[in-house]
Amino acid sequence: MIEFDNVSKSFWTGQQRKVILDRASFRVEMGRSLGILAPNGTGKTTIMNMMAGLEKPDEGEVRRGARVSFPLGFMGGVVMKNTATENSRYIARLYGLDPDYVEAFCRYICGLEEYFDMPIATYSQGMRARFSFALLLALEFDIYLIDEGMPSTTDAEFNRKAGSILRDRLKEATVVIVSHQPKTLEAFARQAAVLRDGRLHMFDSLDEARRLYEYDA
Ligand SMILES: Nc1ncnc2c1ncn2[C@@H]1O[C@H](COP(=O)(O)OP(=O)(O)OP(=O)(O)O)[C@@H](O)[C@H]1O
Repeated sequence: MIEFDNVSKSFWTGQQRKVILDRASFRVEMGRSLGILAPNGTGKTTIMNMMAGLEKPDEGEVRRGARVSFPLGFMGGVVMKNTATENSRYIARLYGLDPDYVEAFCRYICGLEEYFDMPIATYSQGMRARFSFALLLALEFDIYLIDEGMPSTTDAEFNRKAGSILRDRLKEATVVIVSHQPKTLEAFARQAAVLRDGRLHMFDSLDEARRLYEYDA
């Protein structure tokens, strides 16, 4: 599970205080995938980063009782001057996994051909998204954090391969997915929430959350 206990987070922009969460408490239970609806710019990425432990709350506590992934698309753990081969093998070791397996898995999923042995810095945005997604799938997590659905790659072959592995994985894992569009959450959410005025309003179904979200809009 992931538990937010009285969590507050805000940013000072130089002119105003931008409140993301104001003493928010909620839990993500194992087996109950959560979809969070929030308009753009209201704090979806910040909440994901706090779930992953990449950002700290100003006050309160975030507790994790499971293996929580980094947010899908996060590139912070990747060294840009190194190749995908080097990065995948290094990250495999950090997670205590077989480097040969993680490298072979990523190589197959990414379809980057000779670029797999070139520095990540030479990749396009789409190629980076493919590599980051492949890494996420190569590692084993109990809870997967997904920002705005599947990464936007135009590579149909990649989407087919990665999508089918992700769907299989998600049958067993729990997902937290954030989006400004209710439709993106449909395939995953067993419960849903709306981020509004620094609070996360939890609902048992996406339909209920959608009603509040669309009423607000
Ligand atoms: N380090 C920071 N310093 C100041 N303001 C920040 C910082 N990080 C985020 N913000 C602001 O906090 C708000 C929420 O940011 P966040 O990226 O979490 O939103 P989001 O809902 O994921 O946005 P989007 O949907 O556009 O990606 C934005 O107004 C953003 O400018």
